[in-house]
Amino acid sequence: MKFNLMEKKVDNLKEYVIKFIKNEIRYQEFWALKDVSFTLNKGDRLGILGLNGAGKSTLLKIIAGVLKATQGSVTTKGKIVPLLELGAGFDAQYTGAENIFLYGAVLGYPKDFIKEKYDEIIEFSELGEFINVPVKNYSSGMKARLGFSIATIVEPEILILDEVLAVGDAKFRKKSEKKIKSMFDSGVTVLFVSHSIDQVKRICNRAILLDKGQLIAQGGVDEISEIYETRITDGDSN
Ligand SMILES: Nc1ncnc2c1ncn2[C@@H]1O[C@H](COP(=O)(O)OP(=O)(O)OP(=O)(O)O)[C@@H](O)[C@H]1O
Repeated sequence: MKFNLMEKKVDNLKEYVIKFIKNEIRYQEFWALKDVSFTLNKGDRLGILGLNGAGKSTLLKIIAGVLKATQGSVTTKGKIVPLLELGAGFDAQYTGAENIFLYGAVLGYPKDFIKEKYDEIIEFSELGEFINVPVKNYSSGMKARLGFSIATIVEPEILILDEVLAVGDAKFRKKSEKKIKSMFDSGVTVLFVSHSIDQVKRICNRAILLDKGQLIAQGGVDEISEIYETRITDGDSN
């Protein structure tokens, strides 16, 4: 995945247009991910480890189809439910209740189905009265709770979670982990980004380690977590 970063800061659209017309816009190539390749089987739960900026979220966005890889390809089989940046599927102006229908539609759930599951979603989110408040007034934890509750109302075949459990409080984290684990028997495939190694170990069976866009290790979750922890302790990376 290559991004084009602007070499010079442009303060506003007018300045951008002038520079563009004068052909003064210069980009610097930046590879956020390079030569990353791996395969998962149904039922695998993959933890994606790496320091800030390693490329974890970018990788999930490519798999979820939000970003198109500059080179290479992703092949998936089964319904993907991505929970990426918090509230990415939400419209902040609308209430939590309205967003249940909006986000549900984004995920491809029919309206009648969402109506049927509406109470269950609100109950799991524990938002209570706040469900009628615009999402712009939610805390990040509240957004995560609502997003998680909507996304997991059916059992997705591939569940993509980017730091979603990190912002919820301890009680919600525990409840969400339990819900994810309850899907294990039906063979859900999980791609999971978290800075909590313990959480990754509890949820995942496999892991990959990214460092500055490169895949530097892949294997069993315990083995890869150990490599990651050693690198952090040794100050080997960054
Ligand atoms: N749209 C974009 N345009 C330019 N650069 C980007 C874009 N998205 C991500 N990047 C860059 O790609 C690199 C990887 O970012 P990414 O968000 O994937 O990292 P991460 O491993 O998820 O980090 P963190 O742990 O901080 O969430 C970073 O250097 C980031 O600045």
